Amino acid sequence: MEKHRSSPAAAPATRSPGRRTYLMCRPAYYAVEYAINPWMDTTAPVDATLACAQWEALADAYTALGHEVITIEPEPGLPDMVYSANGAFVVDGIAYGASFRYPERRPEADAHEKWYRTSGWTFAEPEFINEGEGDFTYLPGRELILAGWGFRTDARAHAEAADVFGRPVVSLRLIDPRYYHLDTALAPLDDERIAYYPEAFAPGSRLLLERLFPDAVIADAEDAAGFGLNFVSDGRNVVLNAEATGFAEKLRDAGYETVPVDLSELKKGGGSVKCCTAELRR
Ligand SMILES: NC(=[NH2+])NCCC[C@H](N)C(=O)O
Repeated sequence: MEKHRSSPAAAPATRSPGRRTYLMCRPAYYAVEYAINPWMDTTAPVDATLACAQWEALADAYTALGHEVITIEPEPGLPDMVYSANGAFVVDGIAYGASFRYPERRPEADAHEKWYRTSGWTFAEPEFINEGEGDFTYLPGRELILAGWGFRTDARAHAEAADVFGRPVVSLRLIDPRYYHLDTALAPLDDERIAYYPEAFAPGSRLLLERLFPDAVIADAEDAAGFGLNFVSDGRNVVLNAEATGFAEKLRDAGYETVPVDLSELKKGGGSVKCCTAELRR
């Protein structure tokens, strides 16, 4: 195990676990008013007060780890805006804007665009449908962008992202509707290493992941269903859905610290830790 971990001594200053900056959106108007993924059930009750308390605990977990949490103002009528990861994908100080698949979420893109533009980020307007960090992630140690398609993001947005960032983009096809965004099935553990749930990917994409990441932490069906893959790692500490206890153990065996957070109410919208967190990379 030890040989796979990035050695802090050999790491350049920008490497993990440095201080991260996360953009979050308070679930002030959170509800399950429509169903655009298999987790959403409009007939099941949602405890809005509890959702806010759970969200606060997530923000507190980040600050306790020394990270910076910035918030974007929630907007009435946008119940999914709490999933701030979907608003853009940010690398090298450039925010590549989102363009949502479903009309219910489209106005969120404008809210995020306004926020990024007024907060000093270079904003790249998208031509193709893409759901921001929901379907994109970045591994600084490999200088690779990983991108998902199959349910939400248009594969043409992967080429668009390569053009925006000047970085290689690895396209991965998602095949299980429960894992409709890349960040529900795969996440970076540190600058080089990832964890993922192989069954969420098409055979060619699985092969690709095996070739690129032979040292990955592999999740099983239970880990994925507990939203274990929807985690945020700073390279050492992995903040993850409390339900994913078995997966947390795998991560600890692989040498990471785990910080469980209960996000049961936000799971009803089909999201957890990562969905509620956009990483702003300067
Ligand atoms: N980054 C994420 N996976 N976000 C979850 C988004 C959940 C939202 N209800 C949707 O289906 O669009």
